[in-house]
Amino acid sequence: MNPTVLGIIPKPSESHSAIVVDDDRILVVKGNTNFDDCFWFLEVNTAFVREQKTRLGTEVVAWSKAVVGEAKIPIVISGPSGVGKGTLISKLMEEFPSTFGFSVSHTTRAPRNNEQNGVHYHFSERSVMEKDIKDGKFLEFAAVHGNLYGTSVEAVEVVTDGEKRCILDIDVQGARSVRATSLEAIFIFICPPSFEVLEKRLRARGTETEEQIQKRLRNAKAEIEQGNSPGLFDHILVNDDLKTCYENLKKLLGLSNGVKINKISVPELVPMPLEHTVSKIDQKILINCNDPEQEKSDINTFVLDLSSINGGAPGRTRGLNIYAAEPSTNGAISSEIAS
Ligand SMILES: Nc1ncnc2c1ncn2[C@@H]1O[C@H](COP(=O)(O)OP(=O)(O)OP(=O)(O)O)[C@@H](O)[C@H]1O
Ligand SMILES: Nc1nc2c(ncn2[C@@H]2O[C@H](COP(=O)(O)O)[C@@H](O)[C@H]2O)c(=O)[nH]1
Repeated sequence: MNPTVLGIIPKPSESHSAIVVDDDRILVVKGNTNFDDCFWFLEVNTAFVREQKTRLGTEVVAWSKAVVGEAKIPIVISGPSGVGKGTLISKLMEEFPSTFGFSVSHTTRAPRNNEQNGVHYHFSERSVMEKDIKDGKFLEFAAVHGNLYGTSVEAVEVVTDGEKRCILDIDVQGARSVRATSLEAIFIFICPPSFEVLEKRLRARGTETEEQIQKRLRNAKAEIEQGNSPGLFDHILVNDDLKTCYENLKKLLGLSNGVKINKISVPELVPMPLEHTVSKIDQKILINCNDPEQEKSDINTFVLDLSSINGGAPGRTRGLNIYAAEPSTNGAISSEIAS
């Protein structure tokens, strides 16, 4: 029986090599491909794969792209409709454009006048979204105010790939689901100063019909109750005066003194040659490049250090370390690699 294949499938390459890393995963190295897309894991027995086998009742394998470096911890912002989550997030993104990136959710609700597909949301057909959920492409999803909303794994990963800190604007059910995943995040609940103020803001925004406003206000009561219950959120902020709330948000994110998180650049590397061989010493994979072009340079062997990898399907495998191995005078690879 063919297994169900989950995760983002790598684009085909002209050549590839593969090596069994351990009982859980196989490393696939794509030839003639840039380093940022050439290392992939096919997971065959990780916790995620075992969980999905039980869920689907079939054999399962899952792809996970391997990337260099660690992810910055995402921020989950929740709160009732109209409390000002979007307003606060826009201010953060405007003041710190190179620090934060927004997780663009999928939704089945219709776009508002000022909303662009792919920017504010990925506006989706329900049947398409339901299929993607079934295929394990979503980190979380929930039925909110009569529509389906969800955060795809990819929405978070593309922000993190860009070395930015991902911000998720999701409802309380979504926050609870993310808490239950392996994704480490900071959870912030935005509370209105009163129910009356919330209603006023929602009406003043003018984006919903009266019926929709009533539905959102009914749901807000339960959300405020759950948001204030212990254990789910790390921080609760009251959004009364916008300026004060924004300053408090920056303070808890360690940004109040204008301190910005610096981008860490990933070293530029040459593409993986078409022809190469892979071998394994403990948690280190040696990649020997048989490319004549490559041989002209001093660097002919790369070491892929897997000792700090983390994450994995349905998202990226992070914490990969790549460096060049210097050959000794007799052509052997330094014994340091084996240590
Ligand atoms: N502190 C504040 N004082 C007064 N008005 C505010 C404040 N914060 C936000 N607003 C206004 O309230 C309205 C709702 O804000 P916003 O759209 O950011 O809410 P939201 O929590 O993102 O809502 P939703 O969950 O429905 O997307 C907007 O018109 C916004 O300008
Ligand atoms: N669980 C999730 N909730 C989400 C997501 N994206 C947005 N939301 C929440 O939906 C409501 C309504 O949003 P609106 O844009 O229609 O006003 C709001 O509370 C958002 O936080 C998601 O991906 N997952």
